[in-house]
Amino acid sequence: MPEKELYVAAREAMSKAHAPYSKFPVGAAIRAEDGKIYTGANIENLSFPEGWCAETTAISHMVMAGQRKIMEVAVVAEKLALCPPCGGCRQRLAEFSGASTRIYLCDETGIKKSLALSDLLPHSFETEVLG
Ligand SMILES: O=c1ccn([C@H]2C[C@H](O)[C@@H](CO)O2)c(=O)[nH]1
Ligand SMILES: [Zn+2]
Repeated sequence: MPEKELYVAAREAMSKAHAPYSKFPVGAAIRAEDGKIYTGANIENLSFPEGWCAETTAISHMVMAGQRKIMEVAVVAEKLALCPPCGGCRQRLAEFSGASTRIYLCDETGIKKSLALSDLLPHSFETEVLG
């Protein structure tokens, strides 16, 4: 099952988290339009606001590989039942998502919830506003 592969990739990414301050490792795995998987973990900093989320790392990897469209993304945290993306990451995901993009919230056993970005970020800021 392809979603299972995405979940496994998110778990593997979580093991690379740098989260010594929150002790809250998170992993994310994006399947882009090319069918490939791009992963990320949260990377914290002693200057706390300078850290960033797992989803953001994964988006960076996808974009630097030349990809611009998220087909599906899995997010998993070590210490939480489910880890819905924070507000900032929802907006970053929106930049590269479409109506069919799926967001999977996972726990230690697998994918528990499948959402559309519009479920997480309704009434979002639309790019056509900028013309
Ligand atoms: O969806 C989320 C929510 C939180 N975090 C990170 C940020 C911080 O390093 C730690 C605790 O908030 O979890 C993520 O990576 N993704
Ligand atoms: Zn975030």
